[in-house]
Amino acid sequence: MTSPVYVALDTPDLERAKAIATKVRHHVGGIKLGLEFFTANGRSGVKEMAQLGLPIFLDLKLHDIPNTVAKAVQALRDLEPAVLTIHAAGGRAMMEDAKAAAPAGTKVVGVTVLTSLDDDDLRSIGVESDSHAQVERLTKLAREAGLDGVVCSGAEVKAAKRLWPDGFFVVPGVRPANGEAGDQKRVVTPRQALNDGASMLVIGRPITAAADPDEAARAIEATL
Ligand SMILES: O=c1ccn([C@@H]2O[C@H](COP(=O)(O)O)[C@@H](O)[C@H]2O)c(=O)[nH]1
Repeated sequence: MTSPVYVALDTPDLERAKAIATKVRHHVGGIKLGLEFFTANGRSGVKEMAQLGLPIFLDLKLHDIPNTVAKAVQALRDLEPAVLTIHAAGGRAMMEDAKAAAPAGTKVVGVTVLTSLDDDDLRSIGVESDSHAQVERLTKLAREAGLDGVVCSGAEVKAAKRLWPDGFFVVPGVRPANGEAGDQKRVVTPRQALNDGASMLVIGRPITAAADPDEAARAIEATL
């Protein structure tokens, strides 16, 4: 069975990203490249990582007016990522246009509420709903807009799946039992996230910051 774990290679250093991906490749299902990697290495860096032969999740969390996001997605078409993120808070028209601009084989998923935010953080930016209600609201909107799924924390994935039984659910903020949360505020274990309906687990530092990333990925795999 293909692993649901995508390792987040959050580094500006292309050689380091390649080295970690090469070490863990037999214990993960793919690699996730985000803003830190992309702003340093761009499209050519993504193409170089693609040569490793693992599926690529391009986590750029696009968020702008519909025309700008659609043009950005168009510019990424030839990279053919397995998964691409946009912010669901960009609204329905933005999500519709992003999906229309993406290649057929790319799952476009909407980030609902970042896993680094809790209810106090939401209130501080003027969102009166709690994280649970806000994830539910944006999940419904992403579905109506024709996306493939959403990004949410493991604390909400069960509720999101209830609203969208055939949706694709990406869960970051995943930590092995007793793992350090760091800047993540809504955290669950890999097993719990899968039990509750996650389709894909995004795991970064618990693997990449370990003394032996391959062993860390293997240990996580053993809990699934
Ligand atoms: O809500 C979100 C959306 C994306 N992420 C990304 O996932 C990884 C998590 O890394 P860890 O080191 O396992 O905390 C990171 O690349 C984020 O950009 C997220 O954490 N939360």
